[in-house]
Amino acid sequence: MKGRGRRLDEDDVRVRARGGSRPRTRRRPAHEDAEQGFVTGVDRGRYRCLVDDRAVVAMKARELGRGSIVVGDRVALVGDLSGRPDTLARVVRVEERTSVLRRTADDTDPVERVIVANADQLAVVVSLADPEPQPRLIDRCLVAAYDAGLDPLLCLTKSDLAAPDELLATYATLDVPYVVTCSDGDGVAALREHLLGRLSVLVGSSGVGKSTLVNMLVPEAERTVGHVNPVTGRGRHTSTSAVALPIEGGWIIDTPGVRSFGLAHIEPDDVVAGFPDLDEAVAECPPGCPHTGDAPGCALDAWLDEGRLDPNRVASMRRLLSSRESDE
Ligand SMILES: Nc1nc2c(ncn2[C@@H]2O[C@H](COP(=O)(O)OP(=O)(O)OP(=O)(O)O)[C@@H](O)[C@H]2O)c(=O)[nH]1
Ligand SMILES: [Zn+2]
Repeated sequence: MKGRGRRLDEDDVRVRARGGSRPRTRRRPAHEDAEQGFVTGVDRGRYRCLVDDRAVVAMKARELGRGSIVVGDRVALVGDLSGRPDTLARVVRVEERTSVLRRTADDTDPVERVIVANADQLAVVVSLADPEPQPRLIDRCLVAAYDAGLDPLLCLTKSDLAAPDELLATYATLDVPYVVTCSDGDGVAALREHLLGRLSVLVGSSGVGKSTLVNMLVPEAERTVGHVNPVTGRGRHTSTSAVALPIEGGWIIDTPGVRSFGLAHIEPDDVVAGFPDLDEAVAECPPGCPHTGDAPGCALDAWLDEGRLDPNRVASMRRLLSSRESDE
């Protein structure tokens, strides 16, 4: 499918270059004894990896250079893989990623960095009240999901405070699967169903009840709830690194501090990829058409006039397209 996993970043290039055209004699030993691991956490240059059933801490082998290793990466490890305290293994290879999710560049870091690799679902956590839902933020998350090739899932929390109907009406034409949850346990079983056997990333702004959800799903993770300091507005955990938590055959990846995603690199056609029902119409657009409401000659308008498209679908896609604009 268009837009799915085809975009490279410097990490991908580096990873792929390894097996490439370099003369054999110059290649490092192949590390035939290396074992496969799954990166569940990253903290100050140390990588927590799961090897078989053992939690192994590793560092990056020098030969890997500057490329990043992120939560969700599948890696090859050598060295002490016992997982005993004070042992340190080495990551010698990062396997090719099936997907990458980047967080937004900000003032402290102008580069859009990969935060999670190999995820296949993006669960957007939105509270129905306190704080109020922010449709613009939801839109941006959906665009990021479509672009990265992840299936989106809307997770609407705090159902005790407000009904989901209005919000769901806004997203009905997008056909995004959703669950409605509450801290009394309502909807959590349904959410669990959606997470089984998948690698899901959880995102949401502060206070929407993400930690509460994670604690109901994975009690042993003991995520801190309601820890926002009313004075500074900052959480006690200032770490913004993601962590993977096991859930029946799958993983949920909690991304504290990640509020939105960089969309600057996304082309209009990447957004269109999330709307297969509009594909045929868009194929008739002039080259480089941005498909917005004011785009001259956009075929969507002609198809709409002829009644060949669902106007709600077109409106939704155009709303998503505009969420890329003014990408602060
Ligand atoms: N009324 C109501 N309150 C909830 C619900 N779920 C969570 N809360 C409350 O909302 C507040 C924020 O919950 P958290 O789980 O810490 O939210 P979070 O999204 O993890 O927030 P950060 O840790 O800042 O990212 C806490 O006071 C929770 O008790 C719910 O279903 N209903
Ligand atoms: Zn167009």
